[in-house]
Amino acid sequence: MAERAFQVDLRGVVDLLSRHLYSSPRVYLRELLQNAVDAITARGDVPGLVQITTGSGALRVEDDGIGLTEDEVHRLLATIGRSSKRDELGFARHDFLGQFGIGLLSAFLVADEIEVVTRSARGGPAVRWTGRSGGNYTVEPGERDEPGTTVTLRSRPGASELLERPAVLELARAYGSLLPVEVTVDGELVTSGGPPWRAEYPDPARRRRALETYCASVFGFEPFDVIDLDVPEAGLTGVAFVVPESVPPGSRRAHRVYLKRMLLAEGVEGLLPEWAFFVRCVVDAGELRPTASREALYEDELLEAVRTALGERLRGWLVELAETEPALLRGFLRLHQLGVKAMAVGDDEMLRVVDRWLEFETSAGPMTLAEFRRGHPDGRYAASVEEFRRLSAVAAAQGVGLVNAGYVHDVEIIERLRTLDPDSALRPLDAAELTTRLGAPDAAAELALRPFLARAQRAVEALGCEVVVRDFDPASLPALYLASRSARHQAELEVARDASDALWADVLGALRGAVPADRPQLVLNHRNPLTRRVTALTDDALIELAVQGLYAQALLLGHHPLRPADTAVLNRSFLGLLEWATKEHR
Ligand SMILES: Nc1ncnc2c1ncn2[C@@H]1O[C@H](COP(=O)(O)OP(=O)(O)OP(=O)(O)O)[C@@H](O)[C@H]1O
Repeated sequence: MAERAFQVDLRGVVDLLSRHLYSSPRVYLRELLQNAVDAITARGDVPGLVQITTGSGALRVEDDGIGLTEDEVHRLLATIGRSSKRDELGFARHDFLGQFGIGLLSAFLVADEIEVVTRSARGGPAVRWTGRSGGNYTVEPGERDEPGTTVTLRSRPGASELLERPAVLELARAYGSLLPVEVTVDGELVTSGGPPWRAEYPDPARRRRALETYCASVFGFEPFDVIDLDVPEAGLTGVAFVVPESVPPGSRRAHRVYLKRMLLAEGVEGLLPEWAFFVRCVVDAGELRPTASREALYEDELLEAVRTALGERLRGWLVELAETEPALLRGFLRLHQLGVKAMAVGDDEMLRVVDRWLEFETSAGPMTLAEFRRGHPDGRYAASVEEFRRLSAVAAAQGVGLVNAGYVHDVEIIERLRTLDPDSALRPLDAAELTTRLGAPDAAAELALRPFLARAQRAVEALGCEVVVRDFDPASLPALYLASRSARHQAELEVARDASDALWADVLGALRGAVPADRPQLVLNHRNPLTRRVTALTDDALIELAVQGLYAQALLLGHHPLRPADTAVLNRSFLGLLEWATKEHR
């Protein structure tokens, strides 16, 4: 049986590349540039010049690189998947940008015909190779005096714009501006002498200014700070620019990545750990690998190591900032606290930064957790913003320090702080426990209050709460509604039951019985002048209205959920009191 060779349908392959590998035909120029730079690298002993010329529907890319002999032309240009840039074992050779042996095909995305005139620096005559997208090629003698290669593309119908000067200039600048060889488009230089973070500057201040300007030109913002990056094992250098405004965590943070000084893409993901959303980076890496489309980084162990190293670097920057420029750190934390908090949840060092530098809202004013814990060894935290608002004044007046831990990650952070500092741990506040701290009125007053208390209790009995009278600060607060954790849970169940259908109502009803009933309390403040007047009332009907009014107001003030019965009481007491107030005008 005769062995047969595979046939390749070139049109099919080009179609595959254009539709499924490359995101845009614009990559053609990158591939040509890359080949020219590799040829110069292979030749070695020339300064290297790539001249791109546009005009009359054609594009020429000329390099003074190594060139090809006729034999190489057959072997390399006309064989898809063959590359001179791999060693005998097929590994990509380190100095070259290309490795796959398919790049030249991308020229068929914009041209039906590729012409290559080349002369090898190793000797032999010049050769002209013409390849057509239909799958045929011709080789004939070419004219060329110096070693090097000229690739000419004639535009394919509909693709002419991509071969014209404005597009070519833009593409050459985008992909090639950092390349280590000179690149010109119609005589105009597009290379800028390498990465700006590696350039020489007269002093650090000027370097900093240059990098800030660079950031503004590529990302469109003035950075909050500039962080140098260096990961030797990946041959990576670059800069991270700290974004000067807060960014929602989890938002896509794309970085500008160069591989061997050729732009890989402007929107590369996966370079940094998830949490590092407060920076945008520009990096150049010699050792990281591209995917075959050269539009993303290949996910391998090295990339993983780079991510870890860059994460470390950013963390180190933060810790250093804390030690050397606390004012700047505070500014940073105000902008990016969500991200920093997210880091602190999984990282002790970040936890310390948060503890020492991030200000929390507390009953004693804004301060850091470390400061708060020093002043309040028996401090508590409120797990929701509402609870904090509701209770911070009362708690503070009773000498209980309260921290607002109602935002994302706060509770986790405070709980984790226990592991750092078990002696001064903050505990969650249980509102019911607060009543025990509120002072009772003196014995005589208490005795005098008994008849009132009995009536007041009747007024709210149906609402399931217990009335107590206490004497506490702030005096401006007439009444306080305190629900213990379990009582709060009950209330939520009830709201859910009222809003659900019969089956669920039964289930929730059964659940209700399973939880110990710990009645919420309506605490009337004897120190408040209005409340004191209410306790002195004698008219039964008026007492009922007034106590229900205080009950409803305490619920509203504390942002407690209102059940239908509560809403009814709110309406009834308000209208009833209004009635009383306007009685004389009847
Ligand atoms: N300007 C050039 N000068 C010298 N040789 C070239 C030039 N352009 C292409 N070649 C030769 O043609 C081969 C195939 O090029 P092609 O662009 O298809 O693949 P590659 O550069 O090897 O890999 P990749 O697919 O990753 O770009 C190259 O390996 C190189 O030997």
